Amino acid sequence: ETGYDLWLRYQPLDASTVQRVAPKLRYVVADGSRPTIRAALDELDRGLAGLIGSAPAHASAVRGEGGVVLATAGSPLLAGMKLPLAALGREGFLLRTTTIGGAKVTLIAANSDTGLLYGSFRLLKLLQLRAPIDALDVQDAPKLQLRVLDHWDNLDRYVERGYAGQSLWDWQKLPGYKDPRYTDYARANASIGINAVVPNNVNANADILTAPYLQKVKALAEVFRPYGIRIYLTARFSAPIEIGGLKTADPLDPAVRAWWKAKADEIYAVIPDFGGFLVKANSEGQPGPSDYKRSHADGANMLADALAPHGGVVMWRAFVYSEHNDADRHKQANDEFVPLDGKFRDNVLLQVKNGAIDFQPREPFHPLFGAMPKTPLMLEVQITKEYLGFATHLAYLGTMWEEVLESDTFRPRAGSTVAKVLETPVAPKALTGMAGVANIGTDVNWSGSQFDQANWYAYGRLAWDPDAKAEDIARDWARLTWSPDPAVVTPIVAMMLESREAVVNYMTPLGLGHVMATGHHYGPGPWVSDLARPEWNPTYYHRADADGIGFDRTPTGTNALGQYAPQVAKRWGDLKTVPDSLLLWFHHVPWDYRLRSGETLWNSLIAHYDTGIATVEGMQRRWAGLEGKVDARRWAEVRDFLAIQRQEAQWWRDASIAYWQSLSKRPLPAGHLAPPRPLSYYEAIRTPHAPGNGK
Ligand SMILES: CO[C@H]1[C@H](O)[C@@H](O)[C@H](O)O[C@@H]1C(=O)O
Repeated sequence: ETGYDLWLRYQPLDASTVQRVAPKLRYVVADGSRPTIRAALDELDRGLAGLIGSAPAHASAVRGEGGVVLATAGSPLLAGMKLPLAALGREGFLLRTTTIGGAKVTLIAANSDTGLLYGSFRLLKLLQLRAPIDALDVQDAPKLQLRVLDHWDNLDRYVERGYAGQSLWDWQKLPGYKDPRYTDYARANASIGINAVVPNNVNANADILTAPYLQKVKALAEVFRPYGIRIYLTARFSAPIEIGGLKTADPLDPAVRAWWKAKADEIYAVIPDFGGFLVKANSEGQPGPSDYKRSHADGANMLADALAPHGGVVMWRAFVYSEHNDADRHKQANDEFVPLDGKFRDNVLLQVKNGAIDFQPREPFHPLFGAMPKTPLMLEVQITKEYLGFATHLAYLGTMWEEVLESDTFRPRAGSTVAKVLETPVAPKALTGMAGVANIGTDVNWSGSQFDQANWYAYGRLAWDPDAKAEDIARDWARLTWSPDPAVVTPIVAMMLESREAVVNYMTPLGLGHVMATGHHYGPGPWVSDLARPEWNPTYYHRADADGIGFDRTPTGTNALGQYAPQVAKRWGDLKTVPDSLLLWFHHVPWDYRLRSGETLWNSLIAHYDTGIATVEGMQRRWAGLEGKVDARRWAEVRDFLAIQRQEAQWWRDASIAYWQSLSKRPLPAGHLAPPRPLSYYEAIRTPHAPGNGK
């Protein structure tokens, strides 16, 4: 077992389960001449062969008991049946035990072939979970329209912030060779409802938009299409100059506008169902409309106008910050975008990270959510763990994303959680969506570690249903991926649920953020770095000195809090009500400040680091108890990674404490055993074994 099959392992069911389900899965009625239905049939064949030991027969009509029937609205197979298909939308499905032509069958019905594919994956999942299938009545539909996986893959196959090998996309062999792995990738995505893929980096290379590359992209689109997945590309804003020979990329220049229109026409001639563009502009050195003193709306709308005749969309990222702005970096996105609310074309979505800084182990939700009622906002989360220990540290992100999705923006009213903001279209036909930055590469296990597969899985599940529960998702994943045995599932789910808080505790307790070493962001580095830009220095974020620690974002400081709804600003702005977990994010307090528990900040800080390590040790113990209960190869890999994590949690604690202590001059609380090595040691070693994945 290498983990290649992800959660689609289709391991043989036990004999009594096979006896129970096999008679209901003898044959499939479906029109296999349609590519997406063909994909569904292939999956049912593969899945049932694995689960019950034999692939079903293929039939064109119901012929007695034991059929699985795939039918879209209007099919004669559904004649006379009253089905609530209208409520399912384009991609939803219904999975129901019913009678057709006098025979009891399992019906999968939908308004589109993609819905049938999703329903087929659901049936296979229920079988994998050993759920009863004799009285099925499932109805499901995604709550968001665009469920996107963003790859930060460069064309030379280097993956920015990727910890799972090289990019999957072998541009050199495309379009001639379509690696079968692309199909497995599409299957995995479809099984969790992902319907959009951006294969290339937001730090973009304009070459992807040239004719030879479009042929390669077309080849990928052909693999993805049957799986209900559309391809999008990042658009480098300066492409008209770089590959178009123009002198400017000014979005209001007629020649530039004509160039993008022609480019869009060219793309659609090659890829008729092309999805559109994703753009990072005027951020971290990327070109953009501000280069020409134009607004983000001017830039986004120009591209939107080029795509609109073809039905394409623009996903314009709100992750902007520049060295020319002295404001708190926390405030920059709202400062730039809120005034533009209502100024974007209908086919533009604004893609907003979960927090205002950058994918930290814990951040408060981004203040843009709820602040732009006329603009479709997508949530962007980072599946790859740039700031949470790359692929070696076990951190299940489902709980982190759930925390953000459940946050109440109070806009327009109490109960308007981030999930609700995402799910509620800003106008009747407005777009909705979510994006995740992929953690996938050429590693045999796809994600660099067994447990990071869970983050890909959880992302898909939450993009389908932002109100889903992280614990339910973890349980499903553990059962599908490891074993249905509760003696395995219970400890694995427990590990997953405690894992993210462990990382917060040993890296960024009490609302600290961005104290990772600069560049690669792997290990600790709260001290001054050599990077020129202030906001690339961890000291910018923690503001620790002899007197205290934390970033004052209240009205006495930068008042970033003023960008939230008054209810949120009040709660987080008041030391009496701000949760400890966000204390130092919003407040600068003295080292001897008393938390509500009565403990001093200093002592509590130390305790959080210790708790983080203790949790990792607990995870090691739980894992040790699973030896022999899961396959040996994957078990050993996880054991070794946990050992690395344990060691590095201590490294984080000791380096952090050494640095804070050099400022606070406070003694370690009684009972804290190992005193850290001196700060100079940690500064000198930096990050000894982090891959070179900096800027
Ligand atoms: C793609 O660039 C990334 C950059 O590597 C990363 O450190 C930061 O998280 O965010 C940037 C972004 O989201 O654009």
